[in-house]
Amino acid sequence: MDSVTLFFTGALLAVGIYWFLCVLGPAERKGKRAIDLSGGSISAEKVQDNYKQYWSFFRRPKEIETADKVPDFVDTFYNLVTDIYEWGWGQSFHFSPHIPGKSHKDATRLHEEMAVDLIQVKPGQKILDVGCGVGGPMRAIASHSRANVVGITINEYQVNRARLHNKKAGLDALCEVVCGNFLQMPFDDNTFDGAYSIEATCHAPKLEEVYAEIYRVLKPGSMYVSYEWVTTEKFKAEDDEHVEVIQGIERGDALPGLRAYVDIAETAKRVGFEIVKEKDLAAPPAHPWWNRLKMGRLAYWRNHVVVQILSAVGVAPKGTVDVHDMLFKTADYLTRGGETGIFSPMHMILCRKPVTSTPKESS
Ligand SMILES: C=C(CC[C@@H](C)[C@H]1CC[C@H]2C3=CC[C@H]4[C@H](C)[C@@H](O)CC[C@]4(C)[C@H]3CC[C@]12C)C(C)C
Ligand SMILES: C[S@@+](CC[C@H](N)C(=O)[O-])C[C@H]1O[C@@H](n2cnc3c(N)ncnc32)[C@H](O)[C@@H]1O
Repeated sequence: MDSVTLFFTGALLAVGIYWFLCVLGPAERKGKRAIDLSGGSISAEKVQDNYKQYWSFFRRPKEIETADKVPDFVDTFYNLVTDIYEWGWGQSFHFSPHIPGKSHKDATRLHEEMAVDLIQVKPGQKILDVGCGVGGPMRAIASHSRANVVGITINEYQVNRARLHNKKAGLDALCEVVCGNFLQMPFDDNTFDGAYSIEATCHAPKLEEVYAEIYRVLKPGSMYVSYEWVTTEKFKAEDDEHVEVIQGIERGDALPGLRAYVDIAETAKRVGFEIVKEKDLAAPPAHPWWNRLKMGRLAYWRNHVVVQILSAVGVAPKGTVDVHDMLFKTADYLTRGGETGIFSPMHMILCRKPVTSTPKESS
């Protein structure tokens, strides 16, 4: 090859790599930059070990069922995935039904605003975001309702990210973030005028425990809405493919065990709530929530190459490739869960704490 051909081949290759890594952009343009991917509060050299530790929980399923170990296991998971989620998805860590003609961003915001509209809060009232992530929903809800939102998350890294985003958005006067366990919240009884949880209580080892805590901190007469992850009536425990998909979702999303949709209202009633409304927001005529995951496949494959390069040159911590690979596979299980209709991430339940009554005895 003469030097001119060599020069042009090299230049073409360089432009190709630049286009692939930089111009094509992340799956979600507003996310974090790839070069900033970290292991959350875990130091770079410990990311790989923590990933192995995370997987080892699934080799000992009994431990996942041990309630007191679950918050630590969930905390490790969010140290590993938070940056990748922000980079490739955005600041709201949940799904929403596809809305024809609307962007993912708008569909996400509308799904969040629906939650606060359902609990009917007034400007200036104080509401609780149970499992707030880095605060995407909290900011949308505070802007829409002008209520004061207090978010709680088990993951300290997320607390710092959420506070940073709140400040940047000029919403830090309305949004507060607390690091803590939603199974034992650091709030007095009867504190909040409303509460919501978006795809977060699925991490609780026993749903009853988190619902009882939410019930305790709500003022009598106020409302709570939750978007729950559930198996639907289409799930058949004797179908091997169904079981494979559900276990794939549990492993890739730090879940101690997915619940059946029928258990949600039963649990809410058991802790003392009145059920105002219950609806699977994923059911037709809603458009598929998993469209976004499916459409992103090419970008995720590209992300995988980016992560491999960054990890090889020491910019991203070792172990990031494993975590990304796990998420890549999880996206496929989630899509299959949606397509078969055996899984919903948005089984909505709207409850009220009665004006006069005491919590029911837990069984
Ligand atoms: C409610 C929960 C999280 C739900 C979703 C926000 C996340 C579930 C699976 C995640 C992702 C899968 C594939 C990733 C992709 C390979 C990567 O390149 C970019 C990020 C992903 C798209 C990532 C983004 C967040 C999810 C969609 C659970 C945990 C209860
Ligand atoms: C999938 S994220 C959803 C975050 C947020 N609701 C959103 O939609 O962007 C689940 C959240 O629940 C939080 N979480 C899980 N278990 C928790 C626990 N025991 N106590 C407090 N937060 C918890 C996680 O830290 C994370 O912030």
